[in-house]
Amino acid sequence: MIIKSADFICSNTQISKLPPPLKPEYAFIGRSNVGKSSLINMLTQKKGLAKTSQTPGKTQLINHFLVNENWYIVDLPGYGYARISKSKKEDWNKFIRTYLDKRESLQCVMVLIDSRLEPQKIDLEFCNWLGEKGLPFVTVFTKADKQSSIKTDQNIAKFRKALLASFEEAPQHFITSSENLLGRDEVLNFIDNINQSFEPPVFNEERYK
Ligand SMILES: Nc1nc2c(ncn2[C@@H]2O[C@H](COP(=O)(O)OP(=O)(O)OP(=O)(O)O)[C@@H](O)[C@H]2O)c(=O)[nH]1
Ligand SMILES: [Mg+2]
Repeated sequence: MIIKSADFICSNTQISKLPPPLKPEYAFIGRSNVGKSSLINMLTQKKGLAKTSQTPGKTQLINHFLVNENWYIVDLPGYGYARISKSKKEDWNKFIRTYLDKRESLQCVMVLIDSRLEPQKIDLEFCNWLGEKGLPFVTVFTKADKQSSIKTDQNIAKFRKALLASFEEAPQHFITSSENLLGRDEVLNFIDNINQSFEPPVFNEERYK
């Protein structure tokens, strides 16, 4: 897919204020600092489109970006950031889980996982929750430039094996680096394929008032 345009549309804390669910949408989610915003900038080749930071907890809202005037990338706040208060964590849970569970036009949840780490409980739990809800998801292993491909492959194999405790098959996965464009074509082709068969869901206007 060739990216002709990528534009920031809105930031939200309320589901009711999201754009109408008439275009295919892909949510990027994962632990704080895993590289969600960087990956969005890498995919769109637009530096600074999504705000990145070395400090975890940068993205705090549901951010919609419209690509090629045809589909949405959604940048979400990270989970598992130790330094936010318990009540804020609960807010995160409620708000993001409601968004994921209720968004009619959400085509796939892109779960970002740091390829340098051994399987993390919080990532596995989140994947299991998506599975329980029947939400389609793929795993995207980030920051692959930071270590050898052998190490990356080992960590991915362990993560996929751990998922097999709950899933018959591990979901599709991608290996990416926002530093060197690794995985860009693969992720964009995956999205393009789904976009081709998208049919807008019945729009329940009441929920967006
Ligand atoms: N080397 C390398 N660094 C990366 C990569 N992706 C992200 N980073 C760095 O990791 C840090 C966090 O990146 P962000 O994209 O802000 O992470 P995030 O997941 O959006 O973080 P929150 O919004 O805080 O949850 C930044 O310092 C990035 O430069 C990558 O592929 N390779
Ligand atoms: Mg971010």
